[in-house]
Amino acid sequence: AAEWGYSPTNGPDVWARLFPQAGGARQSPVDICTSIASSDSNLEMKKLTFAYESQSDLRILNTGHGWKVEAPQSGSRLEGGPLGEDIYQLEQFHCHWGETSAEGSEHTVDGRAYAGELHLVHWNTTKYQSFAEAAQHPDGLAVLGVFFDVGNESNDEIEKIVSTLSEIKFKGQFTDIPDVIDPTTFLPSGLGYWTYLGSLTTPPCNECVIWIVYKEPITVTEEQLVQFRCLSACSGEAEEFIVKNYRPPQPLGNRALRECNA
Ligand SMILES: NS(=O)(=O)c1c(F)cccc1F
Ligand SMILES: [Zn+2]
Repeated sequence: AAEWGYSPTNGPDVWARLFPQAGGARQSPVDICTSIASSDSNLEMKKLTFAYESQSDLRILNTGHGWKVEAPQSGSRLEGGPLGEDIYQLEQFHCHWGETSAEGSEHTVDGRAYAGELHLVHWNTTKYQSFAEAAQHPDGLAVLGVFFDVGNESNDEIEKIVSTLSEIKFKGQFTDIPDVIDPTTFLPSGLGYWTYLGSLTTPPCNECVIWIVYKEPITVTEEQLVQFRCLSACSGEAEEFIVKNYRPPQPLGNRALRECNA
């Protein structure tokens, strides 16, 4: 079967042919139109709380669509905010980027794209027994999105990822990150966010994600993004660099977009 990707022949515009859910009514990402975001008081009451462990020797792999750090953290908890009474557990984190830093994020804010976007993927351990099962339900996953701005300070936590990329140049390769990674350090200092009901942004685009997108970006350097773009989408000698792996915004339709200024 033709492998999905981000080129004109296998990219977001044709995903729905192979993955019907990609044409659904609660797809992600979306353009966050700040003027229609409603500040929902009961989000303020139920503060979004997270607790992560620091872990070393996390496995990072080249998925062919980017890098992914497997971080199954039974000790982690994400709860509150839009997540009702359920507890969500960190499963993995990964990132999306573009050919230049003028693009790269999946969500956009009033039409503005950021240079990239980090996704911390969690699943509902209160209701479901596995990540795979959770991904089949409308409240199965919670993904924290963090925008990347390009600046002069390199991001030390992202540098721990960048320093392993030469070992996973090709699709299918993986290695352990020797450094201790604390996912909390990926989060911005300002904890205001937007939230809405959406989907995975890659095939099969399951409509199972409660999205929480932080308003404040974190800073990475151009050099760090350049390193992301050196990953190869192929497993062999042929070099096809992963220079872009973001899905463009999808229609919000009649979904509520709520905001919380934590
Ligand atoms: N991009 S995303 O965060 O929606 C996402 C997931 F949550 C899970 C798997 C793949 C994937 F791409
Ligand atoms: Zn993602």
